[in-house]
Amino acid sequence: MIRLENVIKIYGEDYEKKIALNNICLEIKDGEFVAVTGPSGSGKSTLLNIIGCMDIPTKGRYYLDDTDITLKTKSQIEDIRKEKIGFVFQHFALMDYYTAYENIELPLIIKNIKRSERKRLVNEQLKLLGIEEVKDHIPSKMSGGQRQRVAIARALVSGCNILLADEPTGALDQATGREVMELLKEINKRGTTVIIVTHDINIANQTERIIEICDGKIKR
Ligand SMILES: Nc1ncnc2c1ncn2[C@@H]1O[C@H](COP(=O)(O)OP(=O)(O)OP(=O)(O)O)[C@@H](O)[C@H]1O
Repeated sequence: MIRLENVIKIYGEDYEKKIALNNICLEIKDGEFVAVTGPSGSGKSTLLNIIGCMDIPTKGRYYLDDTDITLKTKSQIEDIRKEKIGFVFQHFALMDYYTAYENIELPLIIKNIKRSERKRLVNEQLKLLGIEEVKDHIPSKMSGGQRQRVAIARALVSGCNILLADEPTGALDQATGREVMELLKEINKRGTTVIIVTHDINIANQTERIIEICDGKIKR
């Protein structure tokens, strides 16, 4: 469960001060599929970064599964993030010279998982996401949809229960974007909480709940 209580995020100081989030109160239950929408600069990415433990509020509380993240040290927050949260980005953020298999394996190497277990987990993701045939390809030899699938597999391989995706269909054509949304729906049905940021109302409408932000405040 994700709970934000009166979260304020301010960037910069004095006359350069920018209030990116202005008193956000929000609850997202386990297993929800949510879209965060709003105009450019409204605070969507800032909100996603706080939910994803990439950043902390300037004021207010953020509870993740009843843990008050705002009371934790940087390294404790990093551990929580690695355990619970997976990220997917608009431009995939894959390693150019690594194969699909190696890209997906990377978070497991960082976590010191032994080779045989890594193999099992990576193969499981390759199968679940339907990308076994590109496992030995580098990203430049894959389609956009395949790259995004690899990125999703990499985000999920460590067993996170929250998937955060910043404009996951933004770099894809409409048909491939639809496929990726179907995939995210499937992942959500398997029990993962999925939160996406999108400008595209057609994409947002495919989720269960839309959170609209404007000027750092929740509109609905
Ligand atoms: N690191 C930063 N330093 C200073 N200001 C920032 C920083 N990051 C974001 N901002 C400002 O905070 C506000 C919210 O930014 P944010 O990136 O969260 O919006 P967004 O809704 O995700 O925008 P977009 O849709 O264009 O990505 C904007 O005014 C932005 O300029």
